[in-house]
Amino acid sequence: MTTFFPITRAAMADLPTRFGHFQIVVYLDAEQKEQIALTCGQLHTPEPVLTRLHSECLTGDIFGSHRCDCGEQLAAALTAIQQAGRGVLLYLRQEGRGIGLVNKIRAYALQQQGLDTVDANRALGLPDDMRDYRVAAAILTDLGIKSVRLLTNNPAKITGIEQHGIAVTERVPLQMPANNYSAAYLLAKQVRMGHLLDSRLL
Ligand SMILES: Nc1nc2c(ncn2[C@@H]2O[C@H](COP(=O)(O)OP(=O)(O)OP(=O)(O)O)[C@@H](O)[C@H]2O)c(=O)[nH]1
Ligand SMILES: [Zn+2]
Repeated sequence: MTTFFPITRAAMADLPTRFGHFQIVVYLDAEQKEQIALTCGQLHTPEPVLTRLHSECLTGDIFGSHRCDCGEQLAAALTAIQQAGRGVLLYLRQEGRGIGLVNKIRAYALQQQGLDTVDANRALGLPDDMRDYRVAAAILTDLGIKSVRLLTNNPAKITGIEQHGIAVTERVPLQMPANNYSAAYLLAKQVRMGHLLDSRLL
């Protein structure tokens, strides 16, 4: 059963991009946050849909930060969806694993002093990860999607979306090679948060 979570489909248009042609659908959630779906191809047919749940990361997605893999994952996911000719990317407003930009940058400052990504959140009195995937499940349901092939390395995303009624038929890995700035962060995600990362790329 899909959990009921109120969303409103607010606007929709074609969106040609450097990755290819998408449709953009903007939803408003219960807090009036703008949640975004980029869709490609026919989604109502029964085959599982190639899907990316992308958590907002201003620093990685917009500024090309090397501290994390988000910007590269965003580009790789949009490319994979275009190559498949059918899929969806949800751009979820969950900056900083849900703690917001101010707290994420405070956590970065603590990481500069040697804490890892988990301990930095805890030092700020915050949970390791504040995200839930109710809004994602509600949007997928609105788009007619019941089952997905999920582009992720994060097992919590799989259980998170399944809890709210969306079947995950396959995990499609989305791992970017580490760089000098992101290596410790990615290792902490593997060791402390259980992310399914191939150690050869760390
Ligand atoms: N609190 C906190 N959030 C971070 C940090 N680095 C990146 N983020 C946020 O983490 C989110 C990305 O989550 P990740 O855990 O890196 O990856 P994921 O999206 O859960 O998993 P994948 O699907 O495998 O990419 C984005 O919202 C980023 O803004 C950090 O050091 N601290
Ligand atoms: Zn990031």
